[in-house]
Amino acid sequence: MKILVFNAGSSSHKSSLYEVAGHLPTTAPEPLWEAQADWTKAQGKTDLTIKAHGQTTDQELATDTRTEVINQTLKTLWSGDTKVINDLSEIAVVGHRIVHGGPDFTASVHIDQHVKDSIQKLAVFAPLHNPANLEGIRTIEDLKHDILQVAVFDTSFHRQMPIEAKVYPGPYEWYEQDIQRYGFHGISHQYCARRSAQVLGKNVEELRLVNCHLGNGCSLAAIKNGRSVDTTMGFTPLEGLMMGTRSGSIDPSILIYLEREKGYNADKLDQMLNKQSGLKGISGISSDVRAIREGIRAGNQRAKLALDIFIHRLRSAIGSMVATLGGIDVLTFTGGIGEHDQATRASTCEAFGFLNLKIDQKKNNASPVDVDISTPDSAVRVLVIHTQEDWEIARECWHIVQKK
Ligand SMILES: Nc1ncnc2c1ncn2[C@@H]1O[C@H](COP(=O)(O)OP(=O)(O)O)[C@@H](O)[C@H]1O
Ligand SMILES: CC(=O)OP(=O)(O)O
Ligand SMILES: [Mg+2]
Repeated sequence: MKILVFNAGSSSHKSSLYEVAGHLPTTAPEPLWEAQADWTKAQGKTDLTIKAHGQTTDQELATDTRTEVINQTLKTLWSGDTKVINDLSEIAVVGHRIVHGGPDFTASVHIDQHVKDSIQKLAVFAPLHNPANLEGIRTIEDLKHDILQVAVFDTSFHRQMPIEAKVYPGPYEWYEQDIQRYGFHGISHQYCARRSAQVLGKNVEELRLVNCHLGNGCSLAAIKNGRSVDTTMGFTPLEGLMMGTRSGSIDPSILIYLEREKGYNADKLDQMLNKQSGLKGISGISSDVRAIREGIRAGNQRAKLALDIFIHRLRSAIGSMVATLGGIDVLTFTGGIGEHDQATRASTCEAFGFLNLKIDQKKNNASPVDVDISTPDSAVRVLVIHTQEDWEIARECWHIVQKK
């Protein structure tokens, strides 16, 4: 069975094509084809990288319109050197990462008009994500109307969080109006929890895990008995940690002050908090940790401050998750920063010496993937896991096809 996956993040659009014959494999297989379009180029251009037949091909697309980028990406599936299928009818199911599922979606579902309407309605809460997710669904519909499409939600994994982790301490009416903590990156957190246990040869149910998903968007999940019991993102993917362009948690009075005294309106505040804050807002250079590290090497003080705040907030949020769990067995790093930036891992871990958490610097520096980088005498296992959201989505699709 061929499963196509769309994973639209805030800084990139990733797609993968998997072939699953018979049973689900226990580890993620290599996709037949993989594509990544990055939104970091100058306006009107997009970088596209395709992996197929064991080769990587880079292209520059003369567009930055999402639908057009998705269409051009898809064409490489059935044409040129990257061709892996004859046409779309070979694909049994298309799975989409949907970032905001609101209160209703506790599991993955087959996409129908009601599901599309819900994703549309929730777009106001995830403006960087849900509109992109819908465009992916519509692009596939335009190409082939009867193909089975499945929605896999970032929020589902957190829906069983205890109520005290879900309800904001505002008026109770907020909760009744669905203004509550949803949490995101659930597809990644779910995959990483299972994969961490697998790497350690343990059952996920017997571990207390803190999973650090550090990409362009960043969030932590505290996982116990294989379930999310707390997370740093909330009503929207803006709460919690400092991120690439998002502030994370701030005193809400700042917004009241800016509105009352400085004449800011909702659109301007939204733009400021979602796009002009975080690593980019503080450094003034970029949302990308690689560029910030370059800035630090060149002596840029704001670049240094940006990363110092990032680490300070990350450490304190991990501490809070450990308290919620009543201890910690496994600390997992994942996402673009978590997987690739060894200095972030090292300085985060340094703070947890008091828990007798120790990492092996050599292992940490060796660009590890799916390995334990802690020392044998560390009281906490520290893992670097390559998150495979696409595979997690493909697994969900496989289960839905089996049920049908
Ligand atoms: N080699 C690297 N070294 C340090 N940071 C990296 C590296 N590669 C990627 N990153 C960081 O990861 C971020 C992208 O993370 P990713 O998880 O791919 O993003 P998204 O949230 O869009 O899925 C980049 O903005 C950058 O900060
Ligand atoms: C929810 C979220 O922030 O996703 P991403 O990290 O892909 O932007
Ligand atoms: Mg991502």
